[in-house]
Amino acid sequence: FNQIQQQCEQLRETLRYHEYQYHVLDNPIIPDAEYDRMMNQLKQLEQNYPQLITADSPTQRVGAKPLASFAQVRHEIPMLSLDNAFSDEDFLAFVKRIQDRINVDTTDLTFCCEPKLDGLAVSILYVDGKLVQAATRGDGTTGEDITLNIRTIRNIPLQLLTEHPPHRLEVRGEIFMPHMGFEQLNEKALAKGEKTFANPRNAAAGSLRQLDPRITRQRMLVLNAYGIGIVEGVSLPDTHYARLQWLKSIGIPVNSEIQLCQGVDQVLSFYRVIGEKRTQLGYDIDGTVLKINDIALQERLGFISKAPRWAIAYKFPAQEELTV
Ligand SMILES: Cc1c[n+]2nc(N)[nH]c2nc1OC(C)C
Repeated sequence: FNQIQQQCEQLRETLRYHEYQYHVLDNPIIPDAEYDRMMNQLKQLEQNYPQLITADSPTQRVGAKPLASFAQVRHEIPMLSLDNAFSDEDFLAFVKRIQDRINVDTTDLTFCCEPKLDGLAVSILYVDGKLVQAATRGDGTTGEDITLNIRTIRNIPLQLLTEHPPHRLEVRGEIFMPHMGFEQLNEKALAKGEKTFANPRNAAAGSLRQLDPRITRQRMLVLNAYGIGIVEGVSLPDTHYARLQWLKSIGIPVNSEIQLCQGVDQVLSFYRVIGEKRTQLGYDIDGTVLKINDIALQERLGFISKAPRWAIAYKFPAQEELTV
């Protein structure tokens, strides 16, 4: 019997490793058919020996039945929104406000520059390395418990890939639907005479707010982490960029366009380059998020009532309506 148990554990570890290679490193090292074969093997073993099933087994991604409603979750650390910039001048004024508060030269400022994904912000809590709860941003203080739906998203690990997981780690990020998943969903909806979604963001929101996880599971949703909320039992790197790299190293997907920029000129060129790449990314972005990289500086700058002084979303002009 415990020979079977070892076989299950071995399969789980192998499947988690290949999920990491495929979803986080974008570098699958076995063909999909091989992955599917192992997954089916594990499903078969767990079906024959249900007492061997563990909550974090790669097979346990779909909730049993629909919920009647969503429970509420109170964010221990508020999920704040971002101040916006709509021009280079707005961004330069943002940097000047920073300089006025901490006398530092603009060329010395390092920014972590990220695409601003057009999806839904979520909070995902891992306790001792296991995914235990996920919530929408909601109003920033209270969100909806969408744990069962989040567990169906393939690039979100049910277990962190580290021998020494933090006691508690809250991953914050954006859930979005790539163009391919959006077109596939609307084609199916049209064929079934159901309503179609106006844009990928609405489709992602509708998919995450499904009470039936079996429906969410059929939607092509992707997480890209952009920050950390609660963290206990581990000492983090002292820059934002290094923290994102750490998240990636323990199995959390992070966007591949993120870059460090030194000084305002490099930041503005990042903004332009991403603006040009926008149509080829395969997913919608509505701008960039430009953050002071040094954590100690972030903490010195703090937050204005609703948004941090140390980060700004520099948005693109609204895209002409997508013709679907
Ligand atoms: C609301 C938000 C949204 N986004 N999106 C990215 N890429 N980073 C990011 N950071 C955010 O907030 C932090 C600056 C706290």
